[in-house]
Amino acid sequence: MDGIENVIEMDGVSKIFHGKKAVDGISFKIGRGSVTAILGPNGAGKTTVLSMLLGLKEQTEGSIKVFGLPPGSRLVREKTGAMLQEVSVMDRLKVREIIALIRSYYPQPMAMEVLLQATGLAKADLQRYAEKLSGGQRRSLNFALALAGNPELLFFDEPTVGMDITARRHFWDRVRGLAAEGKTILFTTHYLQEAEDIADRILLFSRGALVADGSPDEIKGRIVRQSLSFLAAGDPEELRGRLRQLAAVEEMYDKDGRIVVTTENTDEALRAIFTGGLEVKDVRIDQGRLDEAFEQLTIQPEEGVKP
Ligand SMILES: Nc1ncnc2c1ncn2[C@@H]1O[C@H](COP(=O)(O)OP(=O)(O)OP(=O)(O)O)[C@@H](O)[C@H]1O
Repeated sequence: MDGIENVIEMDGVSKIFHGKKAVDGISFKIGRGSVTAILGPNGAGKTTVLSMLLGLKEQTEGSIKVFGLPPGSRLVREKTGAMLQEVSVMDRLKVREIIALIRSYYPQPMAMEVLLQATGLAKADLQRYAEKLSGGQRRSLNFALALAGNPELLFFDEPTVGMDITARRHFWDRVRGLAAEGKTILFTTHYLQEAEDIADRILLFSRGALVADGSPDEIKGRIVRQSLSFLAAGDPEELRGRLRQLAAVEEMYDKDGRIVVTTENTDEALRAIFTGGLEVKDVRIDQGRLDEAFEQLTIQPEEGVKP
C-alpha cells in the first residue's frame, strides 16, 4: 500500500483533436476500492479519457495523476490492468504462452489457477492458438491479460459489447468478485442499466463534458423530475389556467390525451391541486427513471425541444 487515498485525480483535463475538443475541462477523483461507470452516448469522450489515464494519449490541458504519478509511469503500469475495445491478441502463440508472457512483465502476477477462475477461461483453451478462439473466448483472454499482473486498478472499455446475456452476467459477477477484494474499477458503458446495476458511482459524460457525478440514486434524485398526470373532470382550459398558477407545478404538457405536470414534489403538487379544488380525475404519479435523466442530460441541442 502506498497510502494514497485517491487512485485517480483528473484536474481540468481537456483533449483537442485537430481543433475539436473531444474532452472538455474534466475534473474528478476516484477513491480506492470504488466501482465507477463512465456513462455516455457514442462520441462522448469516454474512450479518450481512458486512453489518457493509461498514458496512451497525452492531454492537451490539465493534470492527471494515477497513484499520485503521471499516467504511463512504470510503477503505475505495474498496478494497472486494462481491457480495451480494440481486441488484438498475438496470433501464432498459444493462449498459455501469451498469458505467461504478460505475467512475466509483472513483479507479482496473478497465479494461473486464480486467473482462470477469475476470467472463466477453460484449461482446454490454454492449448489453443489465439487466432482460433471465438469472439467470446478472445474477450475472456483479454480479461485474463488485464488481470495477469494482479493489478490494483482495472479499466474496462465497453467490456460487454457483443456478449450475450449469460456471458455478460458472468463477466459482471467476476468483476464484482474483484471489487470485493478491494480492487478499484473504472469502466465505460452506454448501457444505463449496467451502470446502475454495477457501479457505486456514475460519471455521466456528454459531448466531452462531465455533466453529472454521483451514485445512481443521487443522479436520479438530482435530475429526474417526477410527474403527475390526470384527466380534466371539468373544463380542460380552465384547469390548465389554474395549474399554471400553482407554485409546485414546473411544466405542463399533454401526452396520450392526459395532462402531465412535472414537479419536484408530488405530495405538494397533489395537495395544491386538491385544496384548490381543481377538477381532476384518474390521477397517476410517475416516479421517473434513470433513462429519462440520461436523455435529459445527453440530449443534443438540435433535439432539445421541450414537449
Ligand atoms: N484519434 C482521434 N482523432 C480525431 N478525433 C478523435 C480521435 N479519437 C477520438 N476522436 C473524437 O473524439 C470524440 C470522443 O471520442 P471517444 O472515442 O472518446 O468517445 P466515446 O465516448 O468513447 O464513444 P464510443 O462510445 O463511440 O466509443 C469523438 O468526436 C471522436 O470522433
